[in-house]
Amino acid sequence: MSSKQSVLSASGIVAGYTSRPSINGVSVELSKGAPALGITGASGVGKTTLANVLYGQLKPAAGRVTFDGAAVSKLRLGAKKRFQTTVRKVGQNGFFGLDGESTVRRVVEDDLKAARKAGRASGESVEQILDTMFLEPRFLDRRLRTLSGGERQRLTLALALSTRPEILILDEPTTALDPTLKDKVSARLRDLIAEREIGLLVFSHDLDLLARLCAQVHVLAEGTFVETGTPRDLLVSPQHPATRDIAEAYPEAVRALRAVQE
Ligand SMILES: Nc1ncnc2c1ncn2[C@@H]1O[C@H](COP(=O)(O)OP(=O)(O)OP(=O)(O)O)[C@@H](O)[C@H]1O
Repeated sequence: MSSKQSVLSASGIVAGYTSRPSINGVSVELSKGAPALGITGASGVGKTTLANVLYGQLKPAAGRVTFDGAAVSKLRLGAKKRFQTTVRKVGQNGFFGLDGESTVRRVVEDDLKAARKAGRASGESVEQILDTMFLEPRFLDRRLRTLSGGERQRLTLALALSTRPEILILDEPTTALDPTLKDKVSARLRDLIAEREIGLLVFSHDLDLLARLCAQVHVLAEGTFVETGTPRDLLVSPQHPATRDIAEAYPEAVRALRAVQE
């Protein structure tokens, strides 16, 4: 395993799908052991766009994304494999790039093989990987296309964790989970992130989820970060109108935080 701590850095990012970019001059840095960061914003504001830029899946119109100093878009061969196992992204759409006919066992084995090749093997079994996200061994021979949305979401999280990433980017990771599973999954993620010192970035409109996972949150609106604070600050005393709109969606979380304060 590499002894040096990886750094994923994006600076001056301008990106989007039209002449009016969704992201307009944003910078983010992630590294192993750094406090967990959240990025929130209204639907359609550009969270997934920025996540895709950070993971090298979308070329920005301006700005630079680097992994340990090298441009992410130019990584090839061994360097690319190292990036793909050291930095993992879980997207909203579940199995991006995976064959729906593959079995759960097969995709976990493939990721464990990639982890071994990149020197990131954890020694965990396929069953142990599934268990990190509360998936029982009965799922092993199921085809991906037969899994429910919540099962897919948990499997993609388990796969991402299987290569022992140093940096983890999650884009709306719990939208398909019921409240009980959201509690269990977010608590497990919080523990694993702390234990393994994973540099975490979570994109979500769900401030309640961000309050469970992140130390600091940026609010994305009009292409830039309009406000930054702890999840508690943003929920209890939002300053920018965009933050107020998001906080209003979580009255229960606000009440719970106020009760703790009093
Ligand atoms: N492939 C695409 N082609 C054209 N426009 C796109 C494409 N993907 C996203 N967009 C547009 O870019 C803007 C930002 O989308 P993005 O998915 O980044 O937002 P988001 O903040 O992640 O939204 P949500 O919270 O609803 O998932 C939106 O207006 C969206 O319609």
